[in-house]
Amino acid sequence: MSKNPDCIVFDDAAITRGDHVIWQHGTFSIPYGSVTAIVGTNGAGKTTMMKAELGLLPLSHGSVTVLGKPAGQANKRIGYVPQSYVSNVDSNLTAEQSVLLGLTGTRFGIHLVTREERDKARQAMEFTGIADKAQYRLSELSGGLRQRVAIAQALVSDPQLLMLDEPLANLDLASQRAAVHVLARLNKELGMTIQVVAHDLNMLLPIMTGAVYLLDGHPHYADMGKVLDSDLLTHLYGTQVQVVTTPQGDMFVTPTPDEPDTQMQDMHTATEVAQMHHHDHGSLHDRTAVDASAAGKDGK
Ligand SMILES: Nc1ncnc2c1ncn2[C@@H]1O[C@H](COP(=O)(O)OP(=O)(O)OP(=O)(O)O)[C@@H](O)[C@H]1O
Repeated sequence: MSKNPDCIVFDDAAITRGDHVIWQHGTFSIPYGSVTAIVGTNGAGKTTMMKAELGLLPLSHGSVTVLGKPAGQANKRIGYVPQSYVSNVDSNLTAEQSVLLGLTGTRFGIHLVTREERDKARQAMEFTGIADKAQYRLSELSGGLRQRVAIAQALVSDPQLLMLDEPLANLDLASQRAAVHVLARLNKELGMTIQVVAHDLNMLLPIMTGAVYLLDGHPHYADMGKVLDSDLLTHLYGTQVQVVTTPQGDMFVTPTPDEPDTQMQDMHTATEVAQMHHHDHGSLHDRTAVDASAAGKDGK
């Protein structure tokens, strides 16, 4: 296992909550150095997937290996920015205190912060461009700056893998750009493997190397060429989607014009979609109650 060149390896993994199968038959590998989006409609199990990778939720079948260890055993080498971190965090803390939590965890307040820890926090804040805000309380910072505090907190322990759950949600365009720029530098300059849950792929397209898409209750990994398939995305989002490439080479995923996106239903059969993305587990018998939540809902 430890010799595997891949950062994350799913082997016939499944998650069940109560008697509801969230997803199953997850068999794929994500390489080191990748930037991967986890995409799927609301409730498809994206957050569940990150929690499974962190060993926070038990699998009902199969295995998940992360950084060469069973899920949960390499968490010290993973930085995690949970969903809604920005609104849930104690806003009385200063930016620096929040970042230090990434090193000291629950020891904060009892434990004396060392000079080395303070230096690490400063480096992480410099990387995310918030060093000048170190002494500001979170309540005094905008959502975009808070998100960069959250990223700095996840980075401060020098993780090999950074996982962020909807880091761009509720940020304005400039703040989204700033956050994506930080992720791009972490990937390119530090070689960090990055995984991001995202509803809107557009901001991430320039840095993405692939995606895990949760389709019909099955997670799949595909590299960029395969992810940006209009038919596949249309099925994934349950609404007509097209991939547009501008003359400058920029790509966008957009609802198809002149068709009301609230009305359109995907017209692909499961067999067609299976052919598009090479279901290797194959049959329609796999379809579960998950289909109802995965299909026909807009991902926004
Ligand atoms: N604590 C829980 N107990 C039981 N079921 C849960 C629990 N948390 C989530 N679920 C169910 O698991 C499924 C997947 O939830 P998850 O939050 O992973 O989806 P998601 O793809 O991240 O959704 P969203 O886009 O809305 O954030 C949902 O059907 C949800 O109802």
